[in-house]
Amino acid sequence: RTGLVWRLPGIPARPVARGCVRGRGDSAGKVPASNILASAPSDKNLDAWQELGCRTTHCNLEVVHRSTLVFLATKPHILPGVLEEIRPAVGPYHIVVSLVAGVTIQTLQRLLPPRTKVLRIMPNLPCVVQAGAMVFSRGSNVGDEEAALLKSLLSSCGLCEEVPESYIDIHTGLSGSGVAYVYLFAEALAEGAVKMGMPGALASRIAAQTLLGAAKMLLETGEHPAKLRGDVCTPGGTTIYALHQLEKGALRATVMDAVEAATNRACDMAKD
Ligand SMILES: NC(=O)C1=CN([C@@H]2O[C@H](COP(=O)(O)OP(=O)(O)OC[C@H]3O[C@@H](n4cnc5c(N)ncnc54)[C@H](O)[C@@H]3O)[C@@H](O)[C@H]2O)C=CC1
Ligand SMILES: O=C(O)[C@@H]1CCC=N1
Repeated sequence: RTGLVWRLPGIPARPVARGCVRGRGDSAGKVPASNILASAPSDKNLDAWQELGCRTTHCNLEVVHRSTLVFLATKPHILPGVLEEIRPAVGPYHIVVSLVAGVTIQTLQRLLPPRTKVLRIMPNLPCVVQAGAMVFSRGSNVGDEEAALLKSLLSSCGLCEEVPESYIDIHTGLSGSGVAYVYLFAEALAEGAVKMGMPGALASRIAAQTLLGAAKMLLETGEHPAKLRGDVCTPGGTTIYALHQLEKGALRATVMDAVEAATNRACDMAKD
């Protein structure tokens, strides 16, 4: 519906908004930018929203007054103060969507009026290129209609699945934060090539295309990664020599540890 308004600034909110906005060249989004109202305390954080064609304000309450759908995307420790500020303006017709890591639906429901419709999503940065991976969970006042609305809106940002809330922190460790691990891997791939004599810009482009192609094949073939990895390993060839080095460096265990650490951190943030 028109009059859709988003509250929120910040890097992760912008990708989600970008992925949803209609009529920006390659964008298949559903929301006219002029229907989005973003608020942040300083102009610095609003410039990018204005570039997207969205309206902006410094007043969180203005957004809530003029909106149906309200996205919360502050840092976790800021959120309780913002909820206290907007609480008097939140009614049963609002749909409040939090993408704040580590803050549970129970906490959001406790800090908002009793009948508030609350959903929690965990997006990731590639929403900006409409290749995001998102999960969401709904609070007790949310019906199928609101869940379907959110899913339909976000589907232009990439994969979007409804999951039990206990998966949201795991998704944060796997994918919300996981994007950063992949960038680190891309950087390391390119640096290896630079070490061997390839120019950096070319190495970076090839590293990115290698990740993209590998991910596309995983999704399109539905094969287990171990099967595709095996397909690349010519007996006695180059790949198995490289994999041996990666196993000696405990890449697999290290990545598992990383997912575990980020998931645990998301759980702990709920207690901060
Ligand atoms: N960075 C990422 O890839 C992802 C981040 N998240 C979540 O998104 C949230 C924001 O993270 P980042 O964007 O990385 O941080 P950020 O610092 O870039 O964004 C936070 C935004 O909150 C705004 N803000 C501060 N005080 C405010 C207030 N009183 N009222 C309204 N807005 C206020 C700031 O202006 C800033 O634009 C966090 O809760 C994080 O857990 C979730 C998924 C992915
Ligand atoms: O680092 C963080 O806490 C946020 C949540 C997922 C990605 N960035």
